[in-house]
Amino acid sequence: RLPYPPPPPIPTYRRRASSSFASRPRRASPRLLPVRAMASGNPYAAELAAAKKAVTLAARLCKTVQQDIVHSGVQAKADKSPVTVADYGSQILVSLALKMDVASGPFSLVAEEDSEELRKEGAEEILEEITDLVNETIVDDGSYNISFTKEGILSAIDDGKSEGGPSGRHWVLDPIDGTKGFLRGDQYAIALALLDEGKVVLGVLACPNLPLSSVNNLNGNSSGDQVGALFSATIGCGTEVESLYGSPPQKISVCSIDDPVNASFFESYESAHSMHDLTGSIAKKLGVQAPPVRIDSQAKYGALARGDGAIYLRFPHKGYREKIWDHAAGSIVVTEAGGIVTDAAGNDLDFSKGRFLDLDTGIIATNKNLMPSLLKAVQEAIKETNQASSLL
Ligand SMILES: Nc1ncnc2c1ncn2[C@@H]1O[C@H](COP(=O)(O)O)[C@@H](O)[C@H]1OP(=O)(O)O
Ligand SMILES: [Mg+2]
Repeated sequence: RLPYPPPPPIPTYRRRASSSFASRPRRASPRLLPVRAMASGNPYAAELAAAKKAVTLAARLCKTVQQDIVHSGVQAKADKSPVTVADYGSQILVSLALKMDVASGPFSLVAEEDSEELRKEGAEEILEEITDLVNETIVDDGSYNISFTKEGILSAIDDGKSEGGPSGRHWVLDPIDGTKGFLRGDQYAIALALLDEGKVVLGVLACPNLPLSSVNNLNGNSSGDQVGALFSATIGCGTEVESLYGSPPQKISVCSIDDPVNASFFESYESAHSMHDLTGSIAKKLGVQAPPVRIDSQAKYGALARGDGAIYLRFPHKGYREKIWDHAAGSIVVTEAGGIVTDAAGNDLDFSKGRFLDLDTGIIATNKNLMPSLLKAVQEAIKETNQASSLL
């Protein structure tokens, strides 16, 4: 196998002899299909195919690690290292797949992780874990005849240090969105988008634990429902969902509900990530009857895009700055399915300002029918909250 990146000083690839994770049976996984630009009229067809393949490969690695976490009970010990391994591993695989499969030219990736922590003393073991896990995933998949050295791993992670911005093309990646859900054995997503001249033109969301048909089957209502959904959207071409394990893509669209009484809403599982009291008062003002559906990660955007629910509310606590990788893929998945995504003041999200979004208070998403009344309820609820806190 050829070392990556070429030429390496000394290839350091070797099979894992032991692991801090529970040992797992090795099973052959189906090889991912090679990327081919389709004659589809989609100007980003090649990029879309590469993006889907990249997140599918990363999802394989994440699933392996999550199964190990759940089986070994690491979560109970609050040990963050397995999620760290999966985070870095996912980022490396996405970066590799994009560089191998997208037409040559300048490559810019804005991603959550960098290699600083891994270069510190004491990180050798975790670096070895990542190197082994990435190389094993590449061997299992069989698409790329390469093997990473530890130095190659560090430099591949640092491919993600781009600052993004308003000009040129930038890939935007959250290698594991929803790390809290990942550790709990719940929902998470690998979220990848492409910015072109400051606009999101493509987004893919791999959601390995999301039911393929509907989140209404999340609590075991439909035991036969397959999990593992891959959402994809390209500007002007709509949104599709397919199985992460291969199935024909299906066009999806947001629900058409126009009476909030019949609506349900999504929000963060973690109350530290979004103010559940504020979202509760928005829902009450609207007349929403159903209880909130709480799910980790951008899987919420995917679920909204196929009409599993009607509204998404996200109101982080004061001082939190939203990052572009937490919304770029999810927002185009919703807008191409006919929905609207704005900040709390009704402004479009602006992904052209670098690694952060610069926005007013919160993020909301729904269909076109409900947006005017949702915006009104949001603004009233925020005003009341502000008035109440100024009286304290
Ligand atoms: N204090 C916080 N407030 C809001 N969002 C947060 C906070 N801390 C982390 N996040 C981010 O919220 C996202 C998950 O949202 P949700 O709760 O809807 O699943 C993750 O990207 C997570 O970042 P990170 O990926 O760094 O953990
Ligand atoms: Mg995230």
